[in-house]
Amino acid sequence: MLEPDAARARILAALEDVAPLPPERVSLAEALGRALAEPVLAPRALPPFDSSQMDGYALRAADARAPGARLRVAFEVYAGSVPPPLPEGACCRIFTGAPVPAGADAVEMQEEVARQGAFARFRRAAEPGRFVRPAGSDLALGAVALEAGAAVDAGATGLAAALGRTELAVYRRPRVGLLATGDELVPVDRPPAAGQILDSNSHALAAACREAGAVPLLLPFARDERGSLRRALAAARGLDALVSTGGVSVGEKDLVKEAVEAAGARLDFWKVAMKPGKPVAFGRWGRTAVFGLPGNPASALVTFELFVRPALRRLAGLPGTGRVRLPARLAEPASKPAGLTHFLRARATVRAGQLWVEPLRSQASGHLTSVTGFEALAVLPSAATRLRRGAAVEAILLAPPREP
Ligand SMILES: Nc1nc2c(c(=O)[nH]1)N[C@H]1C(S)=C(S)[C@@H](COP(=O)(O)OP(=O)(O)OC[C@H]3O[C@@H](n4cnc5c(N)ncnc54)[C@H](O)[C@@H]3O)O[C@H]1N2
Ligand code: MOO
Repeated sequence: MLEPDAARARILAALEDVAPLPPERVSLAEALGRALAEPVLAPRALPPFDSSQMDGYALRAADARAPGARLRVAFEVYAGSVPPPLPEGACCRIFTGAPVPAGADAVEMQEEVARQGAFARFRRAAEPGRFVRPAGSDLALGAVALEAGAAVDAGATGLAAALGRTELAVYRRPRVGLLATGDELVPVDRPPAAGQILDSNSHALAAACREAGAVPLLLPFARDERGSLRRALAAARGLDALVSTGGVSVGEKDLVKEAVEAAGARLDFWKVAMKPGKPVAFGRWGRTAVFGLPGNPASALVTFELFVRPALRRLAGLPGTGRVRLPARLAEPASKPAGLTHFLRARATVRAGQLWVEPLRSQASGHLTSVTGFEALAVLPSAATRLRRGAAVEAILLAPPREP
């Protein structure tokens, strides 16, 4: 059976011809978290002019070579103003961010200057360049300010704004159809009858899509019946990804695999050597990436995390999984049969510089209370059977560890 890491590699390789999605120009606000489709170049230098780093006095350093120099204060320069050239032998009052006048080559902070009426006395020798931010010292005209492929964060937004950009070219967000399948399902806003359950997977996966930078679309449910599945799939035509839940195991009514193949999808695999989530399918349907996730809520979320999320990031042009995988120690002993890699939902804590993972008491794939309140997936290797407390494992961090 296919190992989880190999399955993820196969998915990413299968998306090579469609990822990243085409770029679009969006406002700075809408670009947050998305990958730049082209570099951002500097149409102006930063800072655009020589400016003062301090509130103080601008001068020619040569006029204050020794401590105690006394210079006439010729004028004041505020941020946003344009100063005249500095007269010979004089200094000027200047404020942080204000342009340094032509002729001046240094600024002294006011704490080092005694103001004496129209004069200023410099307590220490001036140094050329001190407290002056030279034009272009942050970024030269024409330089690459942001590399293509970089994710836009708050700082990148500020840098782009400083360069006068109101829009950025970023890769389009993947549009993901979420298809819940099963005769037992009822939408959350309707009262369930006997034997029915509310559809929670669509909502959990919609949230996971948004977290991954994708746009989820809830498709009408499909019943466990060929015609219903066919109609539901038609609604997903042209989306970047289709993620179904349920109907992928071996029951007579588990028809998803058959239905997507009948619709023309090519399935690459439909089982992975892992728990939860052994029955998980992936394939391509034209340009659409198709994922058949198991119906159990925890299995659906774990397989989304391991397979769908990296695929959506690849489509969005974002690098990697956006998660770190770190060495950790098991806070509780664990046992399992050999043969499948287990991904345990676990609390993560750092104690004395060591990352510890404590698996949640319930690892039941169908328990909804166990799909929240954890920061990590503890990875128990396929061959492992008994792991003692303190055993070394890998942890995939989904959130920062808790305070101990
Ligand atoms: N004989 C075998 N039976 C099962 C196997 C197996 O290998 N042999 N695998 C088990 C495993 S592991 C899993 S996981 C499940 C996967 O089953 P399906 O993907 O076919 O899912 P369903 O049977 O449709 O549903 C499973 C479970 O999840 C509930 N569900 C389904 N959709 C939703 C939804 N949208 N929101 C909330 N809950 C949902 C559903 O009611 C079931 O309780 O198969 C095992 N069986
Ligand atoms: O993989 Mo199933 O996901 O064990 O419940």
